[in-house]
Amino acid sequence: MDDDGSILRLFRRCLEADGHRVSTARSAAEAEAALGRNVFDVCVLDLDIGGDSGLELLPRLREWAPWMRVIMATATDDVGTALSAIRIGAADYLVKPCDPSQLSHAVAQQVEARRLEQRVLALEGERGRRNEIDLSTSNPSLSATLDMARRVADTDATLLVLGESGTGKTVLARAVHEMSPRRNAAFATVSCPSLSADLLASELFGHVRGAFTGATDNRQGRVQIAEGGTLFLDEIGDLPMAMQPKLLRFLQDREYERVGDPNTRTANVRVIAATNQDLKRMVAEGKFREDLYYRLNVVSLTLPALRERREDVLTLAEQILLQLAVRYDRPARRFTKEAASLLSLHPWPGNLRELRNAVERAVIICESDAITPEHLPFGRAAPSPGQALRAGDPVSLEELERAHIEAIVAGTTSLEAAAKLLKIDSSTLYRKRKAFDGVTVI
Ligand SMILES: Nc1ncnc2c1ncn2[C@@H]1O[C@H](COP(=O)(O)OP(=O)(O)OP(=O)(O)O)[C@@H](O)[C@H]1O
Repeated sequence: MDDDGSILRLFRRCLEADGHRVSTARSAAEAEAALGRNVFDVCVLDLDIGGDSGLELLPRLREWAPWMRVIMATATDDVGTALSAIRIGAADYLVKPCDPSQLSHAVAQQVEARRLEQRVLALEGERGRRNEIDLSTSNPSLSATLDMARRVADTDATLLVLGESGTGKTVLARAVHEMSPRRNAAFATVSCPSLSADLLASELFGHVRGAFTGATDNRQGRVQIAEGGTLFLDEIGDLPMAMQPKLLRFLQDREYERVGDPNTRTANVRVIAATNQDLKRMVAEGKFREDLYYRLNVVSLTLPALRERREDVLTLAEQILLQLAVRYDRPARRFTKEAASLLSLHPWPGNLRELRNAVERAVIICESDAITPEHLPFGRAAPSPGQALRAGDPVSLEELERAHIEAIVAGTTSLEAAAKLLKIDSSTLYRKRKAFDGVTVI
């Protein structure tokens, strides 16, 4: 942003030569219009833009695009002004005239800082993600699914991951992202059941200040956080009907508007959706748009229930045991024959989540190197599954809550039904369950 056309041309040439996409503005009004049209990572802002003062404009820029890093350009080496700019939110300053290498360097630094910020956001969301999760399997059908996942990972094809709750849909979606050329950008999750249609639109696409009560600032949506990366739409079967046309348009054209902002934006994201519901049936029942279903279902990856891949149960249990024993610094290193046989026979209605929880509990309570049936929730000395944990048992409130929630989820057909029964909203239920997995959903 500068009112001097020759400076704008010079800066543009220099930055484009470095591979950046550049827009220029000669006034505050032009800047505001440009910010409405595009998402910018960095702004080089002149101290004096015609009638507008760069210093006065800076707080407004911070409001319009809080994520944007602003480099103040000053004509004099005036430390006081530079300090004022930094105090009100500039990330750096340049003294003009500057040579192209100084400009290149300053912008590259801010682009890198922005990339790191995005990465931190992504990693926060992935905290608890088990890097060490091994996707190998001896099950032929899962093996074929994983082969397909590897083949499509480096394309931008929309993926639909299907499978019962706890079969590892989120883990597979992240693995596809990690195998894709988008791995250095964010993997952003949107949990579809967690919000009303209105709030979901803001969560996905962002909003501008004043768009609705409580919208006190401009907020970037998950689509923007995922720019260059992957957008994961979890529990897509719970996407409110009112949101379905908006998502359809986004999938078709990668175009969207922030809530309260008439400007259309485009995004470069790969979309992966997941559900444990029968979308085809939902289409037949009129609960899910058919056109959206076909848009999402470009490639579908179906994960089998754990009971359908019994050949993997022991290997998985042993891997989880070793990881968690190290993490908790506990002595358990193996399962006795009896415990192994119990693990192999258990029906695992909660799939990998239940397996992980069972092994985690065993690792924590086992005092020796071998886990025996007594350490397993469905072992001899433990209460039978029908009784499970009861109020008054000598366990923590958290353990009781977790057991109760998982039992209710196992006995209901959808998360929504479980949430209704538990008298909490679906978003709380969704976040609690992900927190049990050690995953913080951003
Ligand atoms: N291959 C694996 N090895 C070990 N643990 C796994 C594996 N895959 C998934 N898990 C664990 O199982 C739990 C459930 O995984 P995930 O959240 O991916 O399932 P999901 O199908 O997305 O569940 P939901 O439908 O309830 O959201 C997590 O704790 C995850 O770490």
